[in-house]
Amino acid sequence: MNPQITQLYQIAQKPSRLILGLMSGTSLDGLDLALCRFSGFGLKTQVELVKHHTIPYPEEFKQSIREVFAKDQIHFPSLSTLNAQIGRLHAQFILDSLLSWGIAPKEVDAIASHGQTVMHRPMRSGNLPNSTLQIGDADHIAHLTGIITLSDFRQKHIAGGGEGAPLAVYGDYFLFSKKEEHRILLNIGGIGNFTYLSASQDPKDILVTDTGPGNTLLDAYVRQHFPGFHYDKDARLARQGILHIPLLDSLLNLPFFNEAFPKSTGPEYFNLELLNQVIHKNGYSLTPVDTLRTLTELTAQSISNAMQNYIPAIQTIHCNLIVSGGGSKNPLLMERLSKINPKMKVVESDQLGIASEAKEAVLFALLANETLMDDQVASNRRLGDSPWLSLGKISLPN
Ligand SMILES: Nc1ncnc2c1ncn2[C@@H]1O[C@H](COP(=O)(O)OP(=O)(O)OP(=O)(O)O)[C@@H](O)[C@H]1O
Ligand SMILES: CC(=O)N[C@H]1[C@@H]2OC[C@@H](O2)[C@@H](O)[C@@H]1O[C@H](C)C(=O)O
Repeated sequence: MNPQITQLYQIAQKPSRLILGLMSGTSLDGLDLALCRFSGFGLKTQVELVKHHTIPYPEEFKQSIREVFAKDQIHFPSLSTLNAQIGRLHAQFILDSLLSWGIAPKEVDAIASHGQTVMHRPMRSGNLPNSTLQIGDADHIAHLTGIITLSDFRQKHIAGGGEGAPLAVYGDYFLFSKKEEHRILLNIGGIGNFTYLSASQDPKDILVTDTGPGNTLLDAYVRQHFPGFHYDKDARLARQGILHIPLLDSLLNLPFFNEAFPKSTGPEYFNLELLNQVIHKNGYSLTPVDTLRTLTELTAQSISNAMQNYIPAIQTIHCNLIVSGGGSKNPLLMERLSKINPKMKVVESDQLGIASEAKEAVLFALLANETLMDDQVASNRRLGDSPWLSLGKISLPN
């Protein structure tokens, strides 16, 4: 028998496992690594975040990803090269991180790799299936690190009837649901998404959806209009601008916002081309800082509208809004969320005991833990609308 299969079997029998979660999001800033110790699975999951950090991507590497990222037309050989290149760079980042943390690769039971999303394609009409593509092949990671690697977690979600995103629901429910407390876990990354967890802890009551742009339009606009800047640090630019209500209304009327929940999206849809189309079609004229103020408002209002329209009980319950992702560091966005939702207590997710910036990398480590451990005995195999399946593929090192 292949000794690597025996190893997998042994990992699944251990009382606790060390799993390294990897996430690189749509802002293409770098790779988040979170080394986690897990015991249990499902609602009995216990996790300790042992180490975490982000390693920035070299500038020319970001540029190569941007050339294929969410594009209608690409240089196909570049995509093939990047698939291997990203896998190999991530393997190098893992080895460097473990060395700096004083942890030997053989101490790590598994790696959980999200990969780099280059295309996300939910289809809400017609006969084509939903699809999504994450690259950075995990065979490179497994072979170069010698560690069993799980990857490509979004495909089974689609096979089970989902759109491949958001996957945050699994981590949010297993780690952060709390009896007698209604919680909304909001992540503001490139795209915004939330998970609503009812105080009943009944998986049938869970709601999860993307809300629209988080930081993606803001970041892209800053890069285009303020050379040398990558994002609107502390909303210093947006605060100099004035809200342009007609532009805000036109953006809030885009078809995505009228589509039924749950839904997912990405920079394939929310990009500068779309913004420019709306501005030119309506003949709006506004300064760059006014545009940034308006885009910040779009993020705040589209998140708030989604919460109001998707969560039936929202008017009558007291709900804590727990915010993670880079957008939680944007003070103007956080101020606006509190103002628009006065009945909610808005807190940063660090207060849940997991550093906000590590939350998504921890999520993928948790998904790997589930795939290794879930005994599939729970009778209801859905969390709200999300299929509850063993997600991910397994790459063996040798
Ligand atoms: N101090 C700050 N002020 C304003 N915005 C900030 C601040 N810090 C971070 N951000 C925003 O957060 C972004 C990074 O967010 P994050 O790391 O969650 O993105 P991501 O991992 O690519 O997200 P996702 O994978 O969810 O798309 C920055 O590009 C910026 O827009
Ligand atoms: C396809 C894809 O990579 N989607 C990301 C992206 O970043 C935020 C939002 O869009 C979310 O839907 C998702 O990631 C998180 C981790 C998720 O699936 O929950």
